[in-house]
Amino acid sequence: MLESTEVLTTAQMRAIESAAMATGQATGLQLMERAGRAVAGQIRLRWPKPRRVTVLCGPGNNGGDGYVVARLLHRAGWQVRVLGTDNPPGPDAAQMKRQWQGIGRIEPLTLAVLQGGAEGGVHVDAIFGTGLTRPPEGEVAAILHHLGRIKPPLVAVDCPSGLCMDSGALLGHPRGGGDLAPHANVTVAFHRPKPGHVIGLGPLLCGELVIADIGLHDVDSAPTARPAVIWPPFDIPRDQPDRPPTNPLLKQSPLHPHKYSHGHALILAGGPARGGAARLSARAALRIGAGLVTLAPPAEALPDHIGQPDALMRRAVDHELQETLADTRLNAICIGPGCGIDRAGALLADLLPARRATVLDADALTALSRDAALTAALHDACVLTPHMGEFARLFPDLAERLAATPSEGPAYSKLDAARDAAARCGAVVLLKGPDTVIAAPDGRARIHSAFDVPWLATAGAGDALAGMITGLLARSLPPLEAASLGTLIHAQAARLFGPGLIADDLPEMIPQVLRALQKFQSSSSVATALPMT
Ligand SMILES: NC(=O)C1=CN([C@@H]2O[C@H](COP(=O)(O)OP(=O)(O)OC[C@H]3O[C@@H](n4cnc5c(N)ncnc54)[C@H](OP(=O)(O)O)[C@@H]3O)[C@@H](O)[C@H]2O)[C@@H](O)CC1
Ligand SMILES: Nc1ncnc2c1ncn2[C@@H]1O[C@H](COP(=O)(O)OP(=O)(O)O)[C@@H](O)[C@H]1O
Ligand SMILES: [K+]
Repeated sequence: MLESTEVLTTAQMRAIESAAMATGQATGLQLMERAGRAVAGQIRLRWPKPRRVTVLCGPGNNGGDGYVVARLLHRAGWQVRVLGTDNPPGPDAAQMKRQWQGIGRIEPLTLAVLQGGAEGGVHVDAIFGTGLTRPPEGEVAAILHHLGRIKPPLVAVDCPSGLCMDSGALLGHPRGGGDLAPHANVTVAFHRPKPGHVIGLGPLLCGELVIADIGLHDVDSAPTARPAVIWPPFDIPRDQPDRPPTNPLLKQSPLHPHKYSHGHALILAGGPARGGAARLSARAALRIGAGLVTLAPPAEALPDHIGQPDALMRRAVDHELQETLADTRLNAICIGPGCGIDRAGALLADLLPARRATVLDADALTALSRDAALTAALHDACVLTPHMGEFARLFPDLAERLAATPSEGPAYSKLDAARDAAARCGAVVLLKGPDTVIAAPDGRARIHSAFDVPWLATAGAGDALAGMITGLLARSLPPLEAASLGTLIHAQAARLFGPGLIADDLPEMIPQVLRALQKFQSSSSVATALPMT
């Protein structure tokens, strides 16, 4: 279970470790002993009966953790084989290595030696951790390739070796190409998840992620630059079954709440026979709690939208929006789903100067990418929701950096790309995928992991998400919060529905998700304290 929700870069983690050591909270040796003990403990939890284990130790402190694991498993009756490098390690790892050498021998860390030993048993990957700076090569690369091929039960110390913990990229491999890398059954990381555990290939290669407490909590206040926050899947915590329902969607407005105090969302739709996407957005905005939702196609497409839901209002909007926007109660706009690129461009020219809270999706993003003046008119109440293809059209240089084969660590990450894009355009950027990253222009960022719901990748799911975020903006949530909560509710709706989901099901699942959200104490508890199941 993930209890911590801040995601720290490796540099931030090192700063915290250094502060702990400098202030005398813990020595490096103590931290290493705790790290090794956490890994050995997780191994014994999974394999309670002692068996054979091969511990692969690298040249740095990750290897030092490995020597601790070897010692503790030996003490617990396991049959331990250790392979290690000759390089002189740092003082803490050297001390742990010596302690192991008092117990058993260290064989060379080569593929021939590994293959020459008895087959089977658990393997512990303690070759490289946060100190990985360049692609593994030579014997280590051969060993990693071998582990990827034979797929033994594998426990990774801090991360599977070769994975860049800042980006989730495999150094030296084309992005996304992780088929031959070792896949851990479980990864035991320390203190906090790192971006590479939750984005890119990380979730695929890490297996189950366990974050072990190594006693660094007291120095959390060490100066670090804006850690990102992870929004994992949520469940009702078993130890807090009946928290009062105070989530922001259930809060009544003061004194005399009425539909206008829950906002009025405008969903701009496209021409004839293209209305399905916008209707999905509108339905999602209604279900998530916007007080009123108006669907606005051009007059010629208005007849397409008769029928359910009756709660949805319709009005024609042709080429200009100024008259419509004169109604200041329209406080959240969705533009893009099924809109048509030319229509989206024309409407954005009116819409953006009005500085209303606005979700820009699909065709609106393509229109933006074709018109620099529109991009320049973006503002901090805008939420852009690109998938990677749309992102590449909007920010080609950032997408190119993100797609390049990483040759050194820390590699450029999806988190970096979303942050850079948000800073550049001055709006919230939500970069979609199983690892959705949401960034604000000021550097705040959220990662939402939905690797467990691949069936969410279905036509129209993005339109429903745009509608949910628009509905939350109508409810006056700030853009980053609306984007984050919308993403969370969207994935949870898919999770509750299960495989077989089509986009039309997403709005219908919202009430069930909202009922579960009632159990959480406040919006901030939703943001920062959700356990990963
Ligand atoms: N700090 C702490 O308090 C705690 C840290 N802990 C543990 O320490 C880990 C971080 O340790 P670390 O910084 O020593 O880095 P690590 O990942 O062992 O590798 C560095 C070594 O590998 C080398 N190297 C790198 N890439 C290479 C390549 N491609 N091919 C070959 N060599 C390569 C690099 O050499 P260099 O780049 O200097 O030439 C250096 O020698 C962390 O993940 C956690 O497990 C825990 O004990 C908790 C307390
Ligand atoms: N493999 C995946 N696992 C979980 N969610 C995914 C995956 N791929 C995409 N998604 C999510 O599915 C939705 C798809 O949106 P989008 O690409 O805009 O589709 P569409 O344009 O068909 O509506 C996004 O919310 C995205 O984050
Ligand atoms: K490792």
